[in-house]
Amino acid sequence: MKLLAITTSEKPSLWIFGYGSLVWKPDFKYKRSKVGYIEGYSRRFWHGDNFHRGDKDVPGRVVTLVEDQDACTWGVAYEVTDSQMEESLQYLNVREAVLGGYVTKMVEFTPREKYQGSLLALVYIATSDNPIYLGPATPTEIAAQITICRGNTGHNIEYLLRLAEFMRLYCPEVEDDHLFSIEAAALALVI
Ligand SMILES: N[C@@H](CCC(=O)N[C@@H](CS)C(=O)NCC(=O)O)C(=O)O
Repeated sequence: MKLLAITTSEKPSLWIFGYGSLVWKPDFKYKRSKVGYIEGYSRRFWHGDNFHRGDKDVPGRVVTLVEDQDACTWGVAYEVTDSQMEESLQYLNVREAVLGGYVTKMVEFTPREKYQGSLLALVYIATSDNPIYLGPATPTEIAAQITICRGNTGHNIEYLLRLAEFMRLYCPEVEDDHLFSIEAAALALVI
């Protein structure tokens, strides 16, 4: 069987999609980034965090993705090439998988500039079978938990406010009732 060798001038690269702390703090080197979305998932503050924004006694709440065929989640896709690929994957494996309980999946990412075409991206998702998965709660309950938690990386409320700030700045046209209702409830508790 003849194998068609497809050679391009493009170097091998990998796209990594962030939708939580990765949108405001990737902390790995990348070639370029694009704001856009993935379809079929909602972003929810349903995952526990006993390292970065909480501890073993009082876990914080961070975001994960839950399947929802009618939804889409906005974030940032980062392109890593050459040595950046190994470096970013090694770093994220510790930050996301080992310390965060996330697993990886490939999803289709659509840039805001749709003419650029969609692309496959790696995403870190925490599933409900994860031991520190917390699951659904009301915005008030989630906010109350977030306002009292802090971990090795900082206060849980910083995580919430920076994600809300990213969405306002970079995706002002996007409605995210879950995120902004939790933000409003948390601010009402601390101000
Ligand atoms: N996988 C999501 C969520 C990532 C996330 O928030 N992970 C936590 C690990 S539990 C983290 O990196 N936290 C760092 C921080 O809170 O600054 C993303 O793509 O942004």
